[in-house]
Parts: sequence; C-alpha cells; structure tokens
Amino acid sequence: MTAQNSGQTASPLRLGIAGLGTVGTGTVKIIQNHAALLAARSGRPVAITAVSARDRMKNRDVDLSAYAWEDDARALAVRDDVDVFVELVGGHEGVAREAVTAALRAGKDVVTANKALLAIHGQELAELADAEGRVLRFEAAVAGGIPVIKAMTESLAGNQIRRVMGVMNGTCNYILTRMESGGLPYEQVFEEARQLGYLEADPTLDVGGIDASHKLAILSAIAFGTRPAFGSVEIEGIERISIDDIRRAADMGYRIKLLGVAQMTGRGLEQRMSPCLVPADSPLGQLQGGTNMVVIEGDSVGQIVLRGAGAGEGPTASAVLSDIVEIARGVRIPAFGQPAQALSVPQAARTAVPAAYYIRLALADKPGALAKVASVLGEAGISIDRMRQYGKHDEEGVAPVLIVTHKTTPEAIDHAIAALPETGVIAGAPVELRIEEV
Ligand SMILES: NC(=O)C1=CN([C@@H]2O[C@H](COP(=O)(O)OP(=O)(O)OC[C@H]3O[C@@H](n4cnc5c(N)ncnc54)[C@H](O)[C@@H]3O)[C@@H](O)[C@H]2O)C=CC1
Ligand SMILES: N[C@@H](CC=O)C(=O)O
Ligand code: NA
Repeated sequence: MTAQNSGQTASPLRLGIAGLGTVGTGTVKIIQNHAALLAARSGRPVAITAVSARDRMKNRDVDLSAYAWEDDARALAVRDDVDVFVELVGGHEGVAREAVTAALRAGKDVVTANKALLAIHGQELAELADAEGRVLRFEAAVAGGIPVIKAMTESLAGNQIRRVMGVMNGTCNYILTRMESGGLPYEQVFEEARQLGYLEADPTLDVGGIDASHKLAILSAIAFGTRPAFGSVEIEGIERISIDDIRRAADMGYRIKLLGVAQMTGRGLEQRMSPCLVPADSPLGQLQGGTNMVVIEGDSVGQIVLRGAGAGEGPTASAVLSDIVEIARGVRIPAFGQPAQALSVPQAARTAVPAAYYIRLALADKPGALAKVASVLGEAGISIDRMRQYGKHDEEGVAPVLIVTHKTTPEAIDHAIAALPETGVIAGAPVELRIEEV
C-alpha cells in the first residue's frame, strides 16, 4: 500500500461540525470509531478540528475534548483550520443559511443534512458554490442512509428520468404503520418516533408533509434539471388520516402511505406529496416503520427501487460520511448534478395526472341514498370500479361506504367531493385519497 492510499501521511481533511444533536453526534461517533477505515478509503485522514452547538455543557455521550469549540456556527464556518464545513443544525433561515453561505464564500466545501435549506435556498447556494468553485453535498438530506443523491447524480446520469416516487419521511411511515400493526394510538407512536430520533425540531414539518416535500423538491432538481422549488410541490400531510381510514383501506387491499411523486407531463414537471393508497402487497405497501423507499424510472435503466433507513442517528450520519469521503477523495460534482444556472425545466402549478381514487363516506340509511351518491359521481364524469357498504349503522343511522373509482382527474374528484354533502344523504365530509400506480 502506498503512503497516499494508506491515508496515513497525506494532509488531513479538516472538518468543522456545527450541530451536535442526533445527526451531529452520530457523525462524530463514526469519525472517531472508523478513523483508520475512513483514512484508507479517503486516501488521507479525516479529522475534526472544531465543533459548535447551542449548549457546550450538554452530555452528548461522545468525547469532544480534542476539538476546538465555537459558540457561533458562523465563526466555525470560516475558521482557517477548517476545509469542510459540516452543517447539522437545521432550519432554512438564520444560523444554518448564514453559516453555509459564509463557508462557501470563505472557500470551504460544505456538507449538510438540511433539506429545508436546500429545498428553499438550494438554487442560490448551488450558484454560490459554483461561483466559488466549491462543492455542496447533501446525501443525508434525502431518505437518510439511502444513497439516492449519489444514485441520481452519478449512477443514473445516462438516463432521462421519467418519474421519481417514494416514501421519504420516516416519521410518517412509522406512525402510519405502527398505528395499524400495533393497534396503537397516535400519541404513543408519535412518542416512539421521537425516541428513535426521527422527528424534525418542529414535528409539524413531518406530519404536515413539508419535510418530505423538501426532499422531493431536491430530488426533482437532480432528476429533471429543474430548480429546487419547494413552493411548487402540491402538499398534503397525514393529519386527516384516521385509524378508520387505515383499516378501511386495508379492507380494500391497500395501505396508506405519504407518497411523493415527481413526473414530467405536457404541462411541465408535476410534484405532489400526499397520503395515497398503494396496493398492500406492493413493495411500497410493505414498507414498515422508519424505512424509506425511492422508486426511480429512467428511460434506459427501467425501474430502480432503493430501500433503507430514512432517519435516525446511524443511517443519517452514514450518509454525511459518504459526502465527506467523496470530498476527501477529490470528487467534485455540481450540487444538483449540473451547473446551477443551467437548471431550467418548467414546473406545473397543479397535478392533472389522472388516477383512481378511494372515497369513504358515511351514508344515511334512507331509500335512494346510494343512488344519489352515484348520480353525483356520474355527473362529475366519475365511474365506479368497486364499492363496499358496511351493514352496521351507528346511532345516527349512518353506515360507512367505500368507493374505488376508475381513473379520473383531480378536478373531477374535487367537484364530486364538494357536491356530495349537498345530496343530504351523507353525514360529515367525505374522505378522498388518490390511488397511485406503483
Ligand atoms: N434526525 C434525522 O433522522 C435526520 C435529520 N436530518 C437533518 O439534519 C439536521 C440536524 O437534525 P437533528 O440532528 O435531528 O437535529 P437535533 O435537533 O437533534 O440537533 C440540532 C443541533 O443543532 C444545534 N443548534 C441549534 N441551533 C443552533 C445554533 N444557533 N448554533 C449552533 N448550533 C445550533 C443544537 O444544539 C443541536 O446540537 C436537520 O437539518 C435535519 O433536518 C436529515 C436527515 C435525517
Ligand atoms: N424527520 C425526518 C428525518 C429524516 O429526514 C423523517 O422523519 O424522515
Ligand atoms: Na440519502
């Protein structure tokens, strides 16, 4: 083995790590535990020189005594003894944005796990990185430990991508699957997700579909050559999904997933994030716990399915290290796979791609009630594929009815859902969910 590839005598790659929470602590642990392995694979030692977090005195179950401490991440980002600034603080404004910007301007390469920052300010940061000749890497930002950024920017670079789809939020998948399999209440499974380190600092980003949409916007930029634009994703979270829906969907052979889809259409790139039904026996339907799955369809390669841990300390830190080792090796790829100025593919405002839909409603026990529902759907141009009426009526005399439609447009469904309460034969608001073809 030569001195270069043994990694022992070459100059070290010096890291400044800001943020010592779930991901930051995990990153420090890997660097400490795998020093020889990382040096051998990088061709040079990988060394932390300084760290920063909010509370210096906090017990983090990791020895930080060998590293300089900075109270301000922005000061850490521009230190002379830092080659790579590793941002693991989070948030799309304030310290994270300012420190990353300062680091790039100061000639540092940047590694981050911050999908919010990239989805909202990715274009500006990628342009800055290009202008400064620095790299901005973010494998951890999408689907945690799954090497999806690398797959998309490098391994699939020869493909025209047709569709990218997947479950990209560990918290939501954990909640949806544990509620069903464990028969557990929302509050309990939410707390379990917290213990596992899955939650964002603001968990409404998770359950509101926002975190997953940040990830979809990032993937779209790489896959389709569009600018990362979180504002262009049509978003709905899992807040309105009840255990009732999870069970009823299962009765019809489906599972509910918070599913992101990005695909090219004649109107431009459509990006949607919403709770959808997928066949229970499909790979997406089988996905349990905090696991993520990304399905990529390319013109030459066909369909690729990537599956793995999407959140938590070890898997996310593993992805951070993949970026660090690539930088140490001298790999220099534009943030979104091509120069940021070249990202230009137009985005559509709202999805128009037809799909089958699942509708659940509470139907009054009255003669002709079902006929009135069928007539509303018929008037909207929606044809019914399957239907199930539950015989047991509650004390208000209503019983659940489940309908699976043939393919129709989102506009037709909106129209029918708005018209159904006017029939006077249903109680409450009907629930509608898209059935995505997987
Ligand atoms: N937890 C996970 O499974 C994953 C998290 N991420 C992303 O990684 C980043 C970090 O996430 P976590 O480690 O889970 O968060 P965390 O809340 O556990 O840790 C955040 C760290 O940043 C520090 N911090 C907060 N404000 C600061 C400031 N003004 N200056 C310096 N340090 C500050 C905190 O003291 C803490 O050490 C976020 O962008 C998150 O979205 C990405 C993938 C998975
Ligand atoms: N909160 C996120 C963490 C990883 O990105 C999730 O639950 O997936
Ligand atoms: Na990843």
